[in-house]
Amino acid sequence: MMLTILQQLQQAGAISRLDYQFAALIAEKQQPYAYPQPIADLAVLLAALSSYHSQNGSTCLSPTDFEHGDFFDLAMQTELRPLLQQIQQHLNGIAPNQWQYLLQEQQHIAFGEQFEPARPLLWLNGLLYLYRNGVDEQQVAQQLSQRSSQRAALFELPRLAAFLAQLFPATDSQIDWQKIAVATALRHNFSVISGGPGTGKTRTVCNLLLTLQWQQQQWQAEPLNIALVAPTGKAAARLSESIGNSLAQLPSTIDHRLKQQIPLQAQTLHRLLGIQSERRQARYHQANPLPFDLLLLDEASMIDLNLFTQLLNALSPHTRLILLGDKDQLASVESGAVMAQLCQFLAQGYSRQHCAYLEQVTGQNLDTIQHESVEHGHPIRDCLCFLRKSYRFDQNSGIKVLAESVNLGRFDSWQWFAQKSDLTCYPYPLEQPANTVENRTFNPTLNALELILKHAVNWYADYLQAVHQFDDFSHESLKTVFTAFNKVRLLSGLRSGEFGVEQLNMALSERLRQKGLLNFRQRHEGYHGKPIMVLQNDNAVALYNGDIGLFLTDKQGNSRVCFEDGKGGFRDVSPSRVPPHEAAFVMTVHKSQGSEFAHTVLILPLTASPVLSRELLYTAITRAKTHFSLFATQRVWQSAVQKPILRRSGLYGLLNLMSRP
Ligand SMILES: Nc1ncnc2c1ncn2[C@@H]1O[C@H](COP(=O)(O)OP(=O)(O)OP(=O)(O)O)[C@@H](O)[C@H]1O
Repeated sequence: MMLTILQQLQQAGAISRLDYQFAALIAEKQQPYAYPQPIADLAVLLAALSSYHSQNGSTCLSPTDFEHGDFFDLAMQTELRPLLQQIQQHLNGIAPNQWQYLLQEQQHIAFGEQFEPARPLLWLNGLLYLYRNGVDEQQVAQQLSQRSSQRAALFELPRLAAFLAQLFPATDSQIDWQKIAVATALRHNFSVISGGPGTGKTRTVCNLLLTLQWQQQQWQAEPLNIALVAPTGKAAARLSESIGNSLAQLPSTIDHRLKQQIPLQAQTLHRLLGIQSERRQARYHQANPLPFDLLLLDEASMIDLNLFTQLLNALSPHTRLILLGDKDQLASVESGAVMAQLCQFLAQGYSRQHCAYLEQVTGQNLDTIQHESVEHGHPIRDCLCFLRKSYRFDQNSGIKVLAESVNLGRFDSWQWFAQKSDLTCYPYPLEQPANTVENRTFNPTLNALELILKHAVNWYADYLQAVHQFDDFSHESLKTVFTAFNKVRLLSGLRSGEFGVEQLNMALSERLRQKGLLNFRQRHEGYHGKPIMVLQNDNAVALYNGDIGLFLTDKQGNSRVCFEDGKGGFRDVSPSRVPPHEAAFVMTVHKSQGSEFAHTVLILPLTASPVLSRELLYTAITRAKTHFSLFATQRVWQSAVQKPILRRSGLYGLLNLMSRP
């Protein structure tokens, strides 16, 4: 039976307990019906497969992905290949393109838009979903389709054009994509602004908010009530800081009352929606919508499908929604890739009508550079903006060229480490150095870890020196410690294993203790100088998953966990009130999203792993402001560069379907 094979796969660690249990549930539901055996087996397999891919970030399965006969990525695992062959035998030659047709009679699978929770699997637009994902994706597609077809009111175009000209003085003959983005976002009550690091996303958004408030002023209407949100506390703090910086750089000719109408404080999306726990309904939802005219969501690529659905449901139709982020970064940990799916419409180019409008308000003619079909595109394409020019890095920046090269999947991206002074690579020694013959048992893992620890101890020395000199919780003392801590951050692509964050944190704190730089008895306890990362949201203390704090003890022996408050200050919390957390000398690349560090160090394992992808490298590189260092072998680096994440989602397809006349 298929279920027996799945049980063996679970025992071998190839699939999770959840995957197996879901398949077992479907097998149980089938019992009263006498389905032919291969079809019953197919349904059980697809249940486990849907769960497996959902946990890996996909929202659905496409039968076309299984035409080569591999399931659960077993083909690459020699010892599990016999189980793969058994699966294939049970399927008895059923081809993936027959799946949907053959499963029509199954009582536990729904088809089309007949959403029934009693049927935990759902075929929608030729793709197989877990019920929850299918419902969410359908809702997102419906809401975004409606929003993208609605036009927002605009003030008199010539006067609007004059105001934009003030904000974006013409500098050269090139297209000013920031100005295009503002004009595009003004016209719709939904827009997406994507761009790499330092492309001016925050500056663009600031100018957009100003223009919207200016329109209100011209209409003699109340200023817009604006909410700024981000997925994590850190990202919210960075957004608040960047908005403040952008406002400070505005031309002095801009009415200062308009500047005052831009909020300076961002909050997390969980907090805004009033999500207490996964099980309880959020405070804001369809029947109790958020009381804002405009919601700006930063780092939107980190938002998973379910949270995004909750957000859309909590917005009233008149609330303008702006998504900001970098489409090329890692997607959310949970399933969904909303930003990446939406940005696929960038390939279509703006409609002629939108180009004509842009020319009127920005004076820029895009017709000459549009090469795609502009007649029959999706309305969403006119809501998308892509910023192309980086203002943070100069043309010689290694960080910039490396990020671009990785993004393009270039096999030769490794060469930049030898050519750019802001990039350093520490390749792992794979063989015993020729002059050290006495040590016959060369261990590549230990050698690699030793190389990492040696450098990490040096990089943390300044911070630990500041910790050593820390004597009270005054603003000045905290500032010194946090500044030293934020200079460098070590990132790993993995959670577990010798090169995963758990073991690296353990090894590094132990080494720092041996060197006399840290003093603790139990590394699980809080100790002076221990950086921690919060792992769960807790509204009561306003601490959220991903927040980073420092455990500090003053000269009187009082201990507090201190956090940056995002406004240039600090807040402290009693150690007993901090939600579940872990050490943060090293953090995962996923958790580093939304943060930036002067010197960012990426640690890769000695051997390739399925989680190492192009997006993971890109995200790690773009966390660096002035220097990027890498511990890796060329082989593992190159295999990750060549592996873009394949996340199945049907959102793009559903949106296309809905826009058909
Ligand atoms: N058009 C421009 N002309 C000159 N400088 C600019 C322009 N746009 C942005 N900058 C500068 O580039 C830097 C980055 O801008 P901004 O913070 O808006 O970018 P971002 O895309 O939001 O960055 P991040 O990657 O941090 O999210 C800022 O110092 C900003 O002043």
